[in-house]
Amino acid sequence: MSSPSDVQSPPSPLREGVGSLLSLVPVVPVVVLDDLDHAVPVARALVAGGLPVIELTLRTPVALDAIAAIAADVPEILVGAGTITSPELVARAVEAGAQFLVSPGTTPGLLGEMAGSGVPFLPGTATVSEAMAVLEAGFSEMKFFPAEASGGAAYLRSLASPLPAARFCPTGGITAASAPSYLALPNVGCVGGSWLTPAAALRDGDWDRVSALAREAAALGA
Ligand SMILES: O=C(O)C(=O)C[C@H](O)[C@H](O)COP(=O)(O)O
Repeated sequence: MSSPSDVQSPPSPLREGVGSLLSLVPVVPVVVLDDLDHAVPVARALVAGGLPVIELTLRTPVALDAIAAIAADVPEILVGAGTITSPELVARAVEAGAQFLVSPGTTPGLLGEMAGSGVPFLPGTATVSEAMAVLEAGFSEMKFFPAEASGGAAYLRSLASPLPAARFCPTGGITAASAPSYLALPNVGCVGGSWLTPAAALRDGDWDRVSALAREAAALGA
């Protein structure tokens, strides 16, 4: 790794038992990583900006190794795996060190595997029926994806009365500008988004930019 962890940090209090994934931070940074050497610096930049949570999408070849590197070298962050699209990926993500799991959609097999994983998880939903199926299985926290394309904050607001038990982390197309309209909803605990880690900032190693974007996002919860 390019960034040795010569400074020993205390483990994240978040790792001491995550009650609700939706109550940790206002914005969960969703990160698409192409270069393994960026894993630890980007995690540290997010922590420095006040967001000690990171979701690595399992969309790139280095994603599982990146989770392992962050879990080993940045104990003060809670590291999770996104893009869990098949039951097989659950065990692979947890073995790599993922401390939470996020899926874009939900199938019965995937939900069963995530529920048995021993780590918190957010099953993906985009419709009323999908949210009802997740509730029926006994889980009240879920991802709403793709948020903007599926009806945005207006759609989620419409679910609050008929499905008062469901709580969402909307993700997909959300920006710093649109995040507050979601966070104001009674059935939203946090939002997810990749806008905190722009591809150009990762490519250029511009960790100060990542920290600045994280700081701005962390303030949305104030
Ligand atoms: O790959 C995954 O795990 C997904 O399900 C999709 C991601 O959550 C979105 O790509 C993040 O949304 P953006 O902020 O619009 O980039």
